[in-house]
Amino acid sequence: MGWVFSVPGVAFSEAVTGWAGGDCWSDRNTASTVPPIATTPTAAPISTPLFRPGAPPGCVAPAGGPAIVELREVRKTYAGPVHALRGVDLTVVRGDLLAIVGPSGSGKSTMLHMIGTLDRPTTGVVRVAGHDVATLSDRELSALRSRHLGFVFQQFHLAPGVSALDNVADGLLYTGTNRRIRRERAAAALERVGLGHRLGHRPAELSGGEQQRVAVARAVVGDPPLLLADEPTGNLDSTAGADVLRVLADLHESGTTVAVITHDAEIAGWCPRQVRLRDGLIVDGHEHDNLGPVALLKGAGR
Ligand SMILES: Nc1ncnc2c1ncn2[C@@H]1O[C@H](COP(=O)(O)OP(=O)(O)OP(=O)(O)O)[C@@H](O)[C@H]1O
Repeated sequence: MGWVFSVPGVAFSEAVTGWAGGDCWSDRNTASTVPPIATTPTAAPISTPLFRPGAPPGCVAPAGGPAIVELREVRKTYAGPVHALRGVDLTVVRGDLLAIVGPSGSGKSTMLHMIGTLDRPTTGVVRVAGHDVATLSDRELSALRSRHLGFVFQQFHLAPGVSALDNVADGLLYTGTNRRIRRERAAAALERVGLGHRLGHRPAELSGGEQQRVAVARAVVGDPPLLLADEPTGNLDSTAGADVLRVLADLHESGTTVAVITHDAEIAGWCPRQVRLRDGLIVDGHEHDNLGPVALLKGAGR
């Protein structure tokens, strides 16, 4: 603990080791000075994901749009040593709705930290939107995160004493957008998650499910193409959890790529693609035929 990292609008004190991310708060104060990341990806174009012969099943991307995330032979070893990821290949394509599922300690959160560029791999390649993250400075990584990624965590990480509207609007602080526009976009994002009638409420005046939907609104207020949700229903009862999942399904239906980390097989079953982790390895990453998440979620918890 004690290390601080942030994603747009959110600050955390977390044990994310081996990662020099101390630029985060200075970015918050100098949003307009965050350097643009190179528009030309540093490696292979994202429309040509790399497939290795004999790669584990997680490497098999569903047919669809171009890759937004590529992990290649990614390993993460923590002090101990603990081999949290032992060589994983994963391609997330635009339009995916995938669950990353596995038992406690299998490496799910570590994988999310790799995909979300919140931590660096010990070895291997991580590409987001075609950019090899190893080639980016911390400030460029912050810019990459703010443009391409939204995060939702089990804990809601809302600022207490701050209205839902301003909690969400703060998700745009990095963009340099003026306050009026930030608040307009925040109101629209809260409308999308069904909280248009709760703009002025503070976190303490909202239920757990509503707080998590505020967190989802903050994650998507900048329209990131990829939303990463780490156990988003872990602190919620089944009804509130179903509301949050329905919101994620709606976002997916309207074009956002969504990756949900869960240890809950039922939640994973709602996703058309499941990436199963065990002991730091992907043991299954194929698409699964089902009715489609939205069809299932429409009825969930009602
Ligand atoms: N910062 C760290 N330092 C040392 N070991 C760590 C660290 N973070 C995770 N680990 C270890 O790495 C392994 C994978 O952890 P991870 O949190 O990725 O698993 P998980 O599947 O998300 O588990 P859970 O469902 O319990 O959250 C575990 O053995 C864990 O103890």
